Amino acid sequence: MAEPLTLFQMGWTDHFADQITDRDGTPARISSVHRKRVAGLTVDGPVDLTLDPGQSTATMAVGDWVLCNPDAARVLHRLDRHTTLQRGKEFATGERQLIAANLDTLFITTSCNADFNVARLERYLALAHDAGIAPVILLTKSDQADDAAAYVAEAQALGADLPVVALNAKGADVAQILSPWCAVGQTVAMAGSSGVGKTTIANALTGNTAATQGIREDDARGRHTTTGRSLHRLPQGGWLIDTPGMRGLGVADVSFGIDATFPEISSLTDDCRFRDCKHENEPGCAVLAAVDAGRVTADRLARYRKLRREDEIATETTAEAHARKRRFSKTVNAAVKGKKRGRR
Ligand SMILES: Nc1nc2c(ncn2[C@@H]2O[C@H](COP(=O)(O)OP(=O)(O)OP(=O)(O)O)[C@@H](O)[C@H]2O)c(=O)[nH]1
Ligand SMILES: [Zn+2]
Repeated sequence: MAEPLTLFQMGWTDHFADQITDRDGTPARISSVHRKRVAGLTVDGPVDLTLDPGQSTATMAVGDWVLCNPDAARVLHRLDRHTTLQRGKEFATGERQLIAANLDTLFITTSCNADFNVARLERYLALAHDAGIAPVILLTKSDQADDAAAYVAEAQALGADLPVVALNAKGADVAQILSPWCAVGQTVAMAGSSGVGKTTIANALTGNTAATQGIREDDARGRHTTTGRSLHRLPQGGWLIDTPGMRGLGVADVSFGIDATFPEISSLTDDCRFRDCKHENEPGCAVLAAVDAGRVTADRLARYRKLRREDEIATETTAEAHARKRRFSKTVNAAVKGKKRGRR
């Protein structure tokens, strides 16, 4: 068995310590989530845990911290998250789906080729900002590009403080290049389209090829499962969360993150004449004035509007889905009551 880890090495911080002052239980970090149970890591080693009857494992995410009773193999309490990464929404229920918990860094991955798409990067940035996770842009396949610097410049334009890294994912120096974000106790995850090199980088970081093989096998059948480990210890001391849910993240309810991604626009909207200004053709629009003055680019404004619209539609649908559910249960309740009354 691997050597025991301290809580600090597992990513424990004051944020979690402050929550356990008057609670019993052994801290465990969730390493995988299954249909009926979760697996976790404690200072004494791995544990398999079940939840209280009636509690769904869907409320748990890889990376979560819980207090558990290892002897009873039971989760007692989930600690408040430092960050939460969620998928936009489930079509059927309108609910947001948990992807991962307590991430410090999101490696937003694209390539120095046709995959590079500023609007997609902004969408991932909005998600990361909304969740409070620090984004880092990884530009792979720099070895195959004529002018990798041009891609770096375009990505860097998305934020002065935004780390942008161009690299060859197959190079020997990947772990070294990404080490600033993979130090002891740090938790990272990767997002990006298919084929951009996420698996290649994950293998370089974990130092083996087994880490992602479970997912690879499922890929062959075009299906992903949540079985297998999803929290990988990195040789440098950090953790990589690798869940199938990382693909295809939609935006919903992330208006804060969108504003954070487009600061040069969101900082102006309070000055628009109309509170609900869409910055399209309204009189007294401060954003359009800034475009005219050359302080905001028309492209950025167009993408900001598109993302806002997408977010609003998805957010509305979430609320509507809840309303629909409420109406549905009212109808059912009324029907049940009606029946009971009929029986009397
Ligand atoms: N030359 C070069 N090839 C790369 C680079 N990054 C990825 N590749 C290659 O591109 C292909 C796809 O890489 P993967 O790591 O499987 O991409 P992925 O993002 O995990 O793709 P999915 O699993 O479909 O999401 C593989 O053949 C890699 O060897 C790079 O930086 N340089
Ligand atoms: Zn406006």
